Amino acid sequence: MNKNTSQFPALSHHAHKVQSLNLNCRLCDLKTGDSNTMQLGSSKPRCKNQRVSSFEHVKTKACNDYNLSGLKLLKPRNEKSGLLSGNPLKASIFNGRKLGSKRNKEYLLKVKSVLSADNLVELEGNGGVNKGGNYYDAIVIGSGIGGLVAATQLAAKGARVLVLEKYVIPGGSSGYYERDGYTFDVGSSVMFGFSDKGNLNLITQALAAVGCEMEVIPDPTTVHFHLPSDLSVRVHREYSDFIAELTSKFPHEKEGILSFYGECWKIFNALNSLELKSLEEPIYLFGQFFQKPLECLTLAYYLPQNAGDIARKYIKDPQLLSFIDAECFIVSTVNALQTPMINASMVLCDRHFGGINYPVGGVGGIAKSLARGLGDKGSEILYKANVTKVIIEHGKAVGVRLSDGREFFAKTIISNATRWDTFGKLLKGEKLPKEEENFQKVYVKAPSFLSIHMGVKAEVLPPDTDCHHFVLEDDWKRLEEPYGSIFLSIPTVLDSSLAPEGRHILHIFTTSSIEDWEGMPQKDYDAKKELVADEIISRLEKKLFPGLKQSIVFKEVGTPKTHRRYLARDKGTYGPMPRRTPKGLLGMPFNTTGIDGLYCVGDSCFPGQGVIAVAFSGVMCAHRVAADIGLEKKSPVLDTALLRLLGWLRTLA
Ligand SMILES: NC(=O)c1ccc[n+]([C@@H]2O[C@H](COP(=O)([O-])OP(=O)(O)OC[C@H]3O[C@@H](n4cnc5c(N)ncnc54)[C@H](O)[C@@H]3O)[C@@H](O)[C@H]2O)c1
Ligand SMILES: CC(C)=CCC/C(C)=C/C=C/C(C)=C/C=C/C(C)=C/C=C/C=C(C)/C=C/C=C(C)/C=C/C=C(\C)CCC=C(C)C
Repeated sequence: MNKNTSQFPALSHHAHKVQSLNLNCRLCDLKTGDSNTMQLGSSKPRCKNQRVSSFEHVKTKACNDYNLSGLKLLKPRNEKSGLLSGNPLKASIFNGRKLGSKRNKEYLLKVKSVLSADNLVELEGNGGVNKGGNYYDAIVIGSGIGGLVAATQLAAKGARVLVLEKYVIPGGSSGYYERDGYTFDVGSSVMFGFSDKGNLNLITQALAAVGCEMEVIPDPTTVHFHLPSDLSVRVHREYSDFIAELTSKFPHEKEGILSFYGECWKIFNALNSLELKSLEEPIYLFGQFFQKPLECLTLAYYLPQNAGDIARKYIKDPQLLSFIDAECFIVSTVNALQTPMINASMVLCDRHFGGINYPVGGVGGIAKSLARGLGDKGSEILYKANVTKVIIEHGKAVGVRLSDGREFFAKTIISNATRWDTFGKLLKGEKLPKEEENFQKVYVKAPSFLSIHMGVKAEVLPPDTDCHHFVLEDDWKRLEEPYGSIFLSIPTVLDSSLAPEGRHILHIFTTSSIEDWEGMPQKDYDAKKELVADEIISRLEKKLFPGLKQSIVFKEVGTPKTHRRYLARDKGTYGPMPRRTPKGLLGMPFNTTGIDGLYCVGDSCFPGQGVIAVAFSGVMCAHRVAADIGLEKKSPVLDTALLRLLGWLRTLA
């Protein structure tokens, strides 16, 4: 495919150091909001007094042991819907001021400049090449959010880290690209773990660890479901509003709804009470068991369980169970019976606890901030650095080789490539460790996505349009089928600076397998892209936005091949998916591997797919690596015992 017409364009190749990546927050006063008055049985959001009303400005407090100065929540453009009728750009409210005001324009320009291709931290040449020595404490292969969080956490602990990224900007599937005045998120735009409170706001904490902050816009509705039999459910930010809406559709299941989501809160509260570090590090793990025994036992109890089984304990209505399937499908690309209960609880509660917040200027700003923070801590990131081999000496990973022949060495190597890519490509010729064989028995690659990035005339969207939509029109059986369900994000509903005046961005995606797109001449491939995209757009036109086709002013279609090429993910996969019904999270490997000195991070590690999930994987990985290189406490005897125990537990999955 021609790089310049692809969705992941080759950006400016001019090597520039970032001059200033100032995602600074202008803080304002903390305002605690009205608490949730909904009765949740025994399981309510624990930090009731921390709940904030959705659209107030928030000043974050210091959080855990990070010097977290915080996120700032800005007003969406319309408190009810996020969208204004009339002239949306001029009339929009931004941080209590008119969007068109001079100060705001300057501010938005400043934020946008963060995403400018000219500002890339791009090192080339042979800086840092170091044959034979332990120059770096860690080399991280790939700068997805998993890799960047591992790298920045290590750098914050005092390690010297080198990140090697194949592409020209950081972020992987959480990157961005710019076209014709639009700033598109490569992946989807729903950010969990990006709030100002609790212990699970791992993205906020990761940024804070390297001194970065971002301004965010609270999303009033996580997702608007449009489902068979005209079932329409909005997942409101306020938990009580969501429960009221869902029970109004299923009044006979009110008890069941409260019990299922109540059980999710029990798990979320247990998770949110822990300090999150490596579950492979015994001193920390036993310490947590000692300090929070009930919470740890709760989590241990739910570790092998799936959301669908728990939903079936309380809910009988098949349509409501299908709705829970759709809720889980967003999290795991599989139905509720195959979705680990811990993962489901994390997502189904965080959206009401911390809420979904969109970073001003686009999702790409998160990775750019982390990359800059990494540099500020004295570590490095190198772009256009395609790692083709992990160098093993005497059974230990000691370095990496790039496609251009350069070699880099470090005490530890962390791969943010998927486990399939790491062991199938970067360690080709090495015997596949037993643990990886087991992983591949339990997990397969989830399909990839077909994605359509569009610019449309603003008038085509009704005034009350939400930012995120999930569409499955007629038949629940199509939920998990390729092209069955449609995801749609309209981030300009929250941040109009992402598109030219009078335009909105529509990012549409649907599951698709690479096999559908291989082995055909370029002409047929291009024609097929147009055809499939046209069908998806027609469905949205019929279901949501009459006149959509006529309103399109920009369109680019990416296929699983695009994902494979630009994200370096085998078959363009979205992540791992259980081969059969899994035992919750039990079979999911953590960060250590069967090869001494080699660690994995990202979505083929515990707890799986999702930005917040890979951020947690990064935090865990950094802690385990830090212990192994002497930056954190470690007990070799306990290590051996725990790693054996965990290895054995995984064989039960
Ligand atoms: N919530 C959302 O809406 C959303 C949006 C985007 C992404 N995501 C999630 O992000 C997750 C993926 O994050 P991740 O951190 O695991 O990985 P990633 O795929 O996002 O990033 C991996 C990075 O490694 C680089 N890379 C791979 N192989 C390389 C090699 N050999 N040499 C150099 N660089 C190499 C890639 O170019 C890429 O930048 C997915 O599971 C997805 O769920 C979610
Ligand atoms: C070790 C042992 C054995 C035991 C012990 C016990 C314990 C202590 C345990 C613990 C545990 C823990 C801590 C855990 C944790 C976990 C976590 C954090 C998890 C998380 C998760 C998350 C997730 C999964 C997420 C996901 C997300 C996603 C995927 C998202 C997506 C989105 C999208 C796609 C969007 C949509 C859109 C539209 C609709 C448009």
